[in-house]
Amino acid sequence: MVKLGTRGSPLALTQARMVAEALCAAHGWTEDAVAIVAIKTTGDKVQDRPLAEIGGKALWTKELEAALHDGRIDIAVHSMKDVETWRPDTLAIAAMLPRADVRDRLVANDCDDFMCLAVGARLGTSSPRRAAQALHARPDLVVVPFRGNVDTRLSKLRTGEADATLLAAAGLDRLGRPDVGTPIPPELFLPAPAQGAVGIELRANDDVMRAMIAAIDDAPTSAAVGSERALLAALGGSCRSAVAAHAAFTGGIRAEILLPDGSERIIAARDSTDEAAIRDLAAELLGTASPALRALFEG
Ligand SMILES: NCc1[nH]cc(CCC(=O)O)c1CC(=O)O
Repeated sequence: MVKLGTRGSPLALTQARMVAEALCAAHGWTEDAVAIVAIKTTGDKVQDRPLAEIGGKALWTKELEAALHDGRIDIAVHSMKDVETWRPDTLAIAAMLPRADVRDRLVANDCDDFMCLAVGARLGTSSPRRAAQALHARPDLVVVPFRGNVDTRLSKLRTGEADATLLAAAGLDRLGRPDVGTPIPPELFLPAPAQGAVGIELRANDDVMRAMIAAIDDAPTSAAVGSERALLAALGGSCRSAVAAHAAFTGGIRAEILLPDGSERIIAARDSTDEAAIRDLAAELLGTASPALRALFEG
């Protein structure tokens, strides 16, 4: 039996089931061949403070990675967007499911166009990227912190804690909510690196599991997400930095970095995603940025 670890949020459990189903289909296993083990992460426990303040992305994965190390689980399923760029040598991302819609969707109580939000509208988001992109396009908006899983955020919107929010289309679609919100063109809101991708992590020395998992890898997704994560690594920075990047399946990558208040946005692109192109793209973004923006990526 394969023990599959996941966070316990509705989205995480849905993604875990997608991986379990893909494995069963690829190997002709019956449903009970994969056991789903839900593990609470620090990110799930601490709901009242912005992620960037309490320790960043590792809070979503630390407990799952500890469970991999001590054998409580054999594989861990993650939203790749939440996985830190730096990886210990003892673990590996062995496969990704086919990527979903990479766009953000605008969810607002009475508006379906970001540029038509009322002057001074309150935008609920705790994502430094979304906040910076929003303020870049609409400096009048007021950003209010907004954490919690997708359903929590939608109910906060209904009760008026904010006038609008931005959510990943991928998460809404996987939760069976394709009707919620309006997709925003990537020119306005370039997605986060790895948005819409689900990855499977295992112990780096587990060759048996690696071969099983390889059977469900979507190579174009792994390549595109690998390029976006390579750019993130080349830029440095932290979960407080506002970075967006999207590598198209047709090759090429577009990226932007922003000051948190949206007053500066640097955009650059390359036609190729080889190592030199990624390095070059990071150098161009940082080289064009003001000293204040560049400083957010140093040290
Ligand atoms: N930061 C939380 C998170 N991590 C992954 C997703 C959505 C699914 C995905 O992008 O793969 C979300 C919710 C959101 O940003 O709306």
